[in-house]
Amino acid sequence: MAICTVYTTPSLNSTCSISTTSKTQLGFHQKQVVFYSSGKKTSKRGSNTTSPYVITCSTTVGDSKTVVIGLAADSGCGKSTFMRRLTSVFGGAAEPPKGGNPDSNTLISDTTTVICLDDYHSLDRTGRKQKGVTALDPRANDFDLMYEQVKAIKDGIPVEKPIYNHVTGLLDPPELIKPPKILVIEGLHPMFDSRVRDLLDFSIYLDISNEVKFAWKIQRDMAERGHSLESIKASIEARKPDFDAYIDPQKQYADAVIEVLPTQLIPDDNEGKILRVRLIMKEGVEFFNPVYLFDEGSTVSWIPCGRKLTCSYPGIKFYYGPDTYFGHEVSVLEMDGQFDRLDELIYVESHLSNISTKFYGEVTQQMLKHADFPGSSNGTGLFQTIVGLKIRDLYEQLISTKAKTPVEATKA
Ligand SMILES: Nc1ncnc2c1ncn2[C@@H]1O[C@H](COP(=O)(O)OP(=O)(O)OP(=O)(O)O)[C@@H](O)[C@H]1O
Ligand SMILES: O=C(CO)[C@H](O)[C@H](O)COP(=O)(O)O
Repeated sequence: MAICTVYTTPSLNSTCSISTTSKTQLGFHQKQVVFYSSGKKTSKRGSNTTSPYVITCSTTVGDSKTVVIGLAADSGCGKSTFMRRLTSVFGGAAEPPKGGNPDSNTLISDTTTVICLDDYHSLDRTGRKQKGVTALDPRANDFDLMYEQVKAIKDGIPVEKPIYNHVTGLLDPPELIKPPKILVIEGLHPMFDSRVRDLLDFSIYLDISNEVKFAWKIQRDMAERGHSLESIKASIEARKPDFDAYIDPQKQYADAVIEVLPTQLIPDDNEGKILRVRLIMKEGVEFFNPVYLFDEGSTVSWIPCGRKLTCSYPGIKFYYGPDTYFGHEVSVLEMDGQFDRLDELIYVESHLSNISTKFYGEVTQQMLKHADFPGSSNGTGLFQTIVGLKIRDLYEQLISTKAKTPVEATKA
């Protein structure tokens, strides 16, 4: 007895037909079946045959698989801030699952679900201490489960995902994650395991230089969490070997990298307040056209300060041009310096192309809306916002393509 089980994605109906390579054994040639989706899996039993068969489902618009985005960075490098900007582009705020574990790391909005890969730590805080490994070490993480669950969600199947509790350092009982339109997996290792990496429709790496990471850590952990300077230094040093071995190499796989460096506008600056931020965009990624300044493919240096843009010392400098990154062709857009007046950003926005806005001034509007987020006056906020718009564009192109193409599922 062959049992055919089709999982449909939430909310809309799929019309499917069953065929087999040896139709005579099936007892029917092409049976038309309609799967009424109620946001859960629906199944249909087949006939008494063991021969392989094919289920072809043509789906209505919007009835697509979950689009999966990976965001990698070390702890304290701005992932949460980026996520808030991204979910805002889709409209609506992201919140923890209602009525669930108050220490859940998950954030859900209408369109997106953001899961934190810390939830796949296989060793809790005590376990890591006993074994002498950090959370960055692959041995402290369950990549098999990560792969199985991300794959299931991508295929429209809900999962019971574990929770790593950052308050207690323990592994809590799991929480139910239903397939969203867009799943973001953020954390230390979204591109580490090749099976998980292959599930990603788009990937981003936040590459924060050591100097800047240190300044941000001090700002947060000293000012907001009461840690001492020595303990912050010690924690960064202790993580560094594993960061270099397991986290940093993932940037070679990213479709977009946001690199954050000290400014070059102030010689020997060691304050770390003014930043040089580079958006490195891989060429040839499906549904992703890199942003450009003035003229696509040219090399451009631009100082926009003057009549249209107010700049105090040390000013603002943009750069755009082609480059290679880990052997890949890329386009790089760079901003060094910071904005004095955010509303004047419209002047810069109007000179950028391929930014995937839906209306004139959308980048500036988003930046003004979140002027209180860290990085709003410099390239970190600007490029995070632009990447958010590019992800919306990629998602819209992906679902419209999937809606046009029949989905084929085979089962022996
Ligand atoms: N663009 C930025 N400019 C300046 N400071 C920033 C920026 N982004 C983040 N920070 C600083 O870094 C801190 C951590 O940011 P955020 O919480 O977004 O990082 P995270 O990667 O999600 O951290 P964690 O993984 O530890 O939860 C913020 O409190 C802020 O002090
Ligand atoms: O690198 C990290 C990612 O957030 C954390 O340090 C890791 O998840 C362990 O968490 P904790 O320090 O709360 O035990």
